[in-house]
Amino acid sequence: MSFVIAIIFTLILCYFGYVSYKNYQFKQILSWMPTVAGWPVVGNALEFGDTDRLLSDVTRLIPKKEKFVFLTFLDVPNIFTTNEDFVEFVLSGHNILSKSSDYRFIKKWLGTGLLTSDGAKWKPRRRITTPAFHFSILEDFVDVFEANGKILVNKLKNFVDQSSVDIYPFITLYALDVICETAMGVQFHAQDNESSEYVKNVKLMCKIGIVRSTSVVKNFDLLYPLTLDYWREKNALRQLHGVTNSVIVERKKKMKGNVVPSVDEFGRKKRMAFLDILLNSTVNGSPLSQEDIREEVDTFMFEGHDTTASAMTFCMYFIANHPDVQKRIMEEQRDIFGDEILRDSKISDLQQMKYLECVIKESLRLCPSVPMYGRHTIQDMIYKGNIVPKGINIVIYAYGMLHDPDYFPDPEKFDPSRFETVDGKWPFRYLPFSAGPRNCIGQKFAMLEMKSTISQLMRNFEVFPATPEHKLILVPEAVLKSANGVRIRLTPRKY
Ligand code: HEM
Repeated sequence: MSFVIAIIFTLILCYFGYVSYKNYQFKQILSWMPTVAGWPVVGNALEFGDTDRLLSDVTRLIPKKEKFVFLTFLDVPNIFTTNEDFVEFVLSGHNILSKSSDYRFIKKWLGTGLLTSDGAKWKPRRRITTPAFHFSILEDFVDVFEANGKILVNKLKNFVDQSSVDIYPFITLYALDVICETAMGVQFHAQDNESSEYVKNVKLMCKIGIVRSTSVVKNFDLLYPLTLDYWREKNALRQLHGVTNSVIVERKKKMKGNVVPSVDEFGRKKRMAFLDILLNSTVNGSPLSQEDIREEVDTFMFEGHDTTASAMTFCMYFIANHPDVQKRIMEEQRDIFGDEILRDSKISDLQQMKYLECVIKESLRLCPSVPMYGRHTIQDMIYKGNIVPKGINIVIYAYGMLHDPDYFPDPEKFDPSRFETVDGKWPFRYLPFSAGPRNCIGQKFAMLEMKSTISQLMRNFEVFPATPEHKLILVPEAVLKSANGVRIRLTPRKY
């Protein structure tokens, strides 16, 4: 017995020795970069508290001048950065395409779909899925946004003239219906089921993912099964994968016998929706397996609804709290819709909503749906004459960049006008959708959906701050949320 204990003890010591040596080597190579003194073995892990402190912890740790810092978390070396030049170096090329090791915590759920996969697998998948987001396809989706938006408006009508309502759960269900009907070609009816298990489990998986990346115990695969989260995750995965499998089966049934026509009624080449593309695609001559398709459906169902739901919710909150902005939005809506103020939007209407687009951009600046994202180097790289070593995580702290006074003067002020003059000039500073080859594939889809929804909500309701005042408590659970909901007050809009 004592022999076994001695062996285990020796193995643990060897592991600790290895971790300390490895981190020491990284520190030597990265001596050109600021760092924070850490503890043996755990490194800087103790700098991080609960997830509701994560944004302020990361903000505190990145030096304001250099805007990057080298930190170790157990055996994982990381660079955290808000440095515009360095971010451009990381995101713009084709050399750093792999995702950071933290993404492994969501791989049981999303497999190695487009979001989590590494270079070799990612490239052909991105090539086959890109046409699903072509403008001519997005154009067809506007009717789906509008139809589901009407259901959302009707649900919210139940809460008019109350002191406040948390709009987040309603907008989430709406966004889930939209992504299922547009990308998957399947009606999900999430808005008819307010206690959606799917939504609850997505929330749980996001929370577990972020908790595991900052918890000393849950980070270790060997220790994780000893925690309650492991078992909760197992249950959630069973339910989430059950839902995505049933979406695929339903779409396959619909397609059976119905050959998708190659041209539309005007003789234009017809483009297929996302799931149909996956069902019809081959990689290296072989069709995608059920598992391949499921991981992409899981990825797009998650990325395609949770991000837009947060973005639309926060945007409505900012509008409710800024009457001057609300007034300008309505002036623009009246110019576009004239006497038919409650008619459905067409794509040409959405394209004219230039001021609303500035409002959405400013809201994404203050509350970016994806507050940080990571890359992993697979070879040594040279940045301004310095080595960025192979095997390191690079965390792009988008939230920090978007709140940095060096980049956005008076950063906490909600001021959509800052986007009226500078559109497109900051590709590596303003990056709520990331940038470069692994940027967000759904960016245009998201912008159209958000414009359609917010326009419809604004034309139906006048919005006000909640009473009593509601202050957001931001938590980065993979997607940025407010721990206490997002409450605003609604009244019917009178014309
Ligand atoms: C406001 C809405 C959205 C925001 C702010 C957003 C933001 C982002 C960001 C920052 C990334 C990079 C993440 C990383 O590097 O880990 C990303 C990637 C991605 N997004 Fe979005 N997203 C939004 C909406 C959507 C929608 C509607 C879809 C699908 C219809 C989508 C699908 C994806 C996918 C599949 C990726 C991975 C792309 C790749 O690696 O090639 N997103 N998104």
